[in-house]
Amino acid sequence: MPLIEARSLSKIYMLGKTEVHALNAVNLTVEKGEFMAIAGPSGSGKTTLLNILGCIEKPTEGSVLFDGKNVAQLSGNQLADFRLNHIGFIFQTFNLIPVLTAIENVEFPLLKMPLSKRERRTRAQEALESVGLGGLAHRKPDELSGGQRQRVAIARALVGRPNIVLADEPTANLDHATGLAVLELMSDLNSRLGTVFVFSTHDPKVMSMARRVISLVDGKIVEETTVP
Ligand SMILES: Nc1ncnc2c1ncn2[C@@H]1O[C@H](COP(=O)(O)OP(=O)(O)OP(=O)(O)O)[C@@H](O)[C@H]1O
Repeated sequence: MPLIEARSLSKIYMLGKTEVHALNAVNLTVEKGEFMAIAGPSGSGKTTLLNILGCIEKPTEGSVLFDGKNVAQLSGNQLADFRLNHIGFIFQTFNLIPVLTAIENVEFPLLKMPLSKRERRTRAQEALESVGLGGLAHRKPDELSGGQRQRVAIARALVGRPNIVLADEPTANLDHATGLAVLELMSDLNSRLGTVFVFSTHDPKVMSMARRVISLVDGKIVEETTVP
């Protein structure tokens, strides 16, 4: 069974009285173990698709099956729990909490889980070590480089041991070399832990690291390439 099966997704936003068709009948299957990219020009629907796959937004039409289960049937609270336990998010602007240290940022999603303080600390420290930042646990975000901040965000996305991490342009605010290093880390975590990564990008070099690329134009999938 695939991890995610998105069927005939459409999303219409209302902008005043104008309908904006952000996604048009998109079908997408994400298999377990995948490392895939969503490419496409600005406004093509990449963020909308990631947000729907991540159960942050609801489609206007169509459905998302996660491990065979239709997420539309979950209540608000069930959905929040479901996201907490199954999905990690990484954002282009890192979205770390400035007053918290790296380890406190990573620990943050675990506060909603039934874990002891000690278990939370241990898991957060392990997640930081898995991204090579074990020694910088007590630095605050403004004491870290952009690449290090994004690594903290990756650790935070992974700490709940999700099945999938969705990353919306994770390299957009990093210089080219740092962006590639962050992608290499994600690829390595995908191989080691089996966590699925789906990331959006404009950058052809970043795209070329994915094992499957789908291209969106005007809310439709126009091309799909798989690295053999
Ligand atoms: N909340 C909203 N209200 C109205 N229109 C929206 C809203 N969010 C997105 N859109 C529109 O939907 C379309 C798809 O937007 P989306 O953010 O998914 O594209 P994108 O490919 O991620 O773009 P970018 O690469 O610039 O981030 C765009 O035309 C955008 O203007």
